[in-house]
Amino acid sequence: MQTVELTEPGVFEHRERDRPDPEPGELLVRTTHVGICGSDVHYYEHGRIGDYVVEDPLILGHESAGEVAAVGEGVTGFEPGDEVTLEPGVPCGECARCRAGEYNLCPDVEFMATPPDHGAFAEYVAWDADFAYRLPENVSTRAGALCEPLSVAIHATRRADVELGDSVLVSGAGPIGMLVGEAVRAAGAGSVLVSDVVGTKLERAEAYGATATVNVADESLAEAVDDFTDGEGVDVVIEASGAAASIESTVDVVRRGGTVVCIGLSAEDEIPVETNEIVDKELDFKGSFRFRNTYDDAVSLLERGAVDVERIIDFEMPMSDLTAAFERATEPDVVKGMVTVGE
Ligand SMILES: NC(=O)c1ccc[n+]([C@@H]2O[C@H](COP(=O)([O-])OP(=O)(O)OC[C@H]3O[C@@H](n4cnc5c(N)ncnc54)[C@H](O)[C@@H]3O)[C@@H](O)[C@H]2O)c1
Ligand SMILES: C[C@@H](O)[C@H](N)C(=O)O
Repeated sequence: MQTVELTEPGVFEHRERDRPDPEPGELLVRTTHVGICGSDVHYYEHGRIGDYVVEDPLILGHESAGEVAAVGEGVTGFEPGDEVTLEPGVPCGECARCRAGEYNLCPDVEFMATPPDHGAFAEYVAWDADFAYRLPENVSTRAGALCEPLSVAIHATRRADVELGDSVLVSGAGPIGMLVGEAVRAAGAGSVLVSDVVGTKLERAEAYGATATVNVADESLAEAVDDFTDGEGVDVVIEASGAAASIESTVDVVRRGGTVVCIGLSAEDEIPVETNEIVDKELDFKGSFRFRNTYDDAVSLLERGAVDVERIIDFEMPMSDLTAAFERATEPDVVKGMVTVGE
């Protein structure tokens, strides 16, 4: 089968590998769609993210969907031809965090496209059937692949305990921020203010249903939040930019007794956050890491048309042009690139 492998920063090689056989409990999936995530682009450009270093050729891509080609021994509930989306992390199932149900925090998780684990820019992937989800007829594999970033958004929305009518600031209008906007609206948020530094992304966020937007490159976030909430501060901030200035400001713009959830990962080693403000305002200040138990709900949201993930896709290119697709994905106004695999 055809794969595309990152051999060094900026270099993809197209290779032939043996098609995997599904092990007991696994499905063999013929990949059809893979979204390009910011972390894929980071590995492509730098060959590492923190301590995760690409030392051997690595197949990137972890936002994937396709068609079941074969069913491994002992697997029930799937048959060849079923369209599925794959949850990219398979936890150990035995550690304390897995046993507590917080399997996204498993230290031994096998996560696609995180060295040394390969991802989905390959014609076929063999994957644990417990982490495959059948797509209903009205959900395409193109949309199904985006259950992954939608899951990041659903998990953060749950961490934020968004309640009916809440005012929410979503900081960052990249793919994660855009889908957080969708997820908090689906959860009942009453109004959503989106911030970014790129005007075209904010225009898209508005077209996507944001109540208001603020370009923090030339407007004051604090003033925009004051206007938005009559000086109260927002009930919830979901930080999805990773920008230091944004992370620092979260505790200023949230209301007393409100909630801040950080998804964004910063390039800085340290960011000063006013801990006295967290105490004085009695804030819930939380992190949100990947996702757990989100895929069934992500598929259901798509099936019911409660969220639209395809609107964030800017372009679709074939895996045979993966280098060009990754170069295009780095353009500043691009939100999401989608790669098609196979014919
Ligand atoms: N916690 C997790 O599990 C998880 C999962 C996926 C992504 N992430 C992280 O979440 C963040 C968002 O992911 P993404 O793929 O959407 O990234 P992205 O880089 O595509 O989007 C970030 C957006 O933030 C905007 N931005 C920059 N400075 C800003 C500022 N001061 N205020 C507001 N917006 C600003 C950028 O213009 C961009 O549109 C990244 O830091 C990523 O690493 C975390
Ligand atoms: C969760 C996933 O989208 C993220 N890029 C990660 O590797 O953690």
